[in-house]
Amino acid sequence: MPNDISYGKTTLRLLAYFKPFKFKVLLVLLLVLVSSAVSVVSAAFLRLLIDDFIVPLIGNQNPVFHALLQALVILAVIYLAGTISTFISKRLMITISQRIMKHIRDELFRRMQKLPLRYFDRKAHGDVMSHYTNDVDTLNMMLTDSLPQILSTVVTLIVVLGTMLYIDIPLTIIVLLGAGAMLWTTKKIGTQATDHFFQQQESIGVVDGYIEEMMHGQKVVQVFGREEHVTQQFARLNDDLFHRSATANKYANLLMPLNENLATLTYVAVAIIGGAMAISGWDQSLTLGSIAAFLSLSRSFTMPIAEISSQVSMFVVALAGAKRIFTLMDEQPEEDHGLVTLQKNDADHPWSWKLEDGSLVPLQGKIEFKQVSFSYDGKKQVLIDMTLTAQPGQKLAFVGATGAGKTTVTNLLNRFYEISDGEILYDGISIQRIRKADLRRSLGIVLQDTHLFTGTVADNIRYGHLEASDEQVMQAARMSHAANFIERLPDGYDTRLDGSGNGLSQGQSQLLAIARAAIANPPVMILDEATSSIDTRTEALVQSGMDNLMQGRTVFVIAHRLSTVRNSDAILVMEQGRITERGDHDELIQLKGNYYQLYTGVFEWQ
Ligand SMILES: Nc1ncnc2c1ncn2[C@@H]1O[C@H](COP(=O)(O)OP(=O)(O)OP(=O)(O)O)[C@@H](O)[C@H]1O
Repeated sequence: MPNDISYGKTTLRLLAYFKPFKFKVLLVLLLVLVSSAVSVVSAAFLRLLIDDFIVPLIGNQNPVFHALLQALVILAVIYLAGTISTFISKRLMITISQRIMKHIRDELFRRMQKLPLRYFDRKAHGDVMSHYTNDVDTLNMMLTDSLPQILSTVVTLIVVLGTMLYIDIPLTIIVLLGAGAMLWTTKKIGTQATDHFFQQQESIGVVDGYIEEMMHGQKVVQVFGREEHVTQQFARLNDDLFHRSATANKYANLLMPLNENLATLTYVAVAIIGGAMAISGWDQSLTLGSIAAFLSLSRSFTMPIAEISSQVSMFVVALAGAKRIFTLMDEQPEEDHGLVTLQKNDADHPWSWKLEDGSLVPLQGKIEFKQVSFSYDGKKQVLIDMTLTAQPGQKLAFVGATGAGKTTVTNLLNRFYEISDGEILYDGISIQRIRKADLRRSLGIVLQDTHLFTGTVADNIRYGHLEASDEQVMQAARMSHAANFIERLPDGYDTRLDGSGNGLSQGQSQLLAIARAAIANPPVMILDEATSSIDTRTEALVQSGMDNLMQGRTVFVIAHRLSTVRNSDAILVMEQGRITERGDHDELIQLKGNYYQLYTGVFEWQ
């Protein structure tokens, strides 16, 4: 069992979510009190019923049942009041807990959107997902089932204990001894169960992660004919989960019958000892009615303990889940101290920067890197002392071997990661001073991984500019050469795409991604050319779409096609985090260095 969970703190934080429902919670408490009181009152009434109504009737030649009937009706009304209170309090608790779960999921997602990419680098996606599924689920169960039950148990125990003490102290001590034995058993077996429940949660995470990974890689699995292999691997993980949850539930299920038996033993002990005390005359106040009432009370005292004992483990596991959820919520969000914002103007000068002092500077699109160094993990330097300038409207092509640092350059420009040394300037303004959302709005990106979202084709294009009109959407599609294929789709712009954009070819997805970037109309573009080969006709279309997109903008392109490279104003050859050669195509050919070798060797840089 992880010891680092501060249960007290986590519980307090969880309780804070009840604040908006304080009146409802008060009502629940009141209703719980009523149902607990009903069990006590009905037990006391039992005593009255036996001692004052039933016993006097025994042996009576002409019994009159009228008063007895009246008493029975009152008892029925008391029971009904208890049942209705329990019903309403459960309904209320379900509504409250469902609202709290929704609130937690919303908050979790909102905070996740603010996390830096760095967070997702070190966390498996399945792991993050499990916060929304496993952890929220166990918490849900705890809030809906366990918490109300524990609440009502505590209230019942206090009320019942008071009444038992009032009726008879020696018999109360016997019941307390029985309850003590039950608590001891719960602690012993419960600790074992909790350990196994933790392991079960871990296994669920592993199985979920595996399913997610295999679904993602289904194509690769089939291409390599590894279906049997992954099925076996899954069976092993699933087997592990089965054993862990079977053991956990075995312990948890053992608790309930054990405690029920202890409760029955206590009941029998109270009956025998109480009877003996009454018959021997040792305790004059013990009437037949008060023994019956006491027996009923002892049941009301021990049964809830037996019932909640099997839930103690779930409770602890849910608290651990809550702790994990809170840890994710407390992750340091992306920092942003930028005060310079972006402002949209008229058609001639569409953008300008609004500086800290409120003055406006027209956006030009000049980008400078000054002695920039960077490392993802603080150990391995990925970029070293990098200096470059892109004048407004210039196209810069980055080429170089895989892992040279080309994508990293664009990641830094976007401020997906912060640089450790040097400075990046946008129109002479350090990008640290620019508000992140505005910086990113001014940079259009077309990545290799096009990632289309669930929705219509038009929705996906409009993702770049949510307020765009239908005409603007179509214009962007025409400009990027996507219009042709879209118009041939069964529902045209209204054709629905599923989450991964399946149903479209790679080339078509790329054309849509270009249209999506085009509609945003940003002054600076970052393009990561696709390396995957598409048919030559589509490739020509994609290329032409890209060319249209590049018109009149400053462009950083991670180039894999010779035509792109040749059309660039400057080519930067990267090698292990450094720019080793720079110039235009002819200059670099003359240099007879790396570029020359790449050019004369292959025409595509991977
Ligand atoms: N998120 C990350 N966390 C840690 N290291 C990373 C991360 N992303 C990239 N790297 C490392 O940084 C180096 C540069 O990667 P980068 O993606 O910039 O190369 P690249 O030139 O774009 O390669 P490719 O052409 O294959 O896309 C590589 O050694 C890579 O292992």
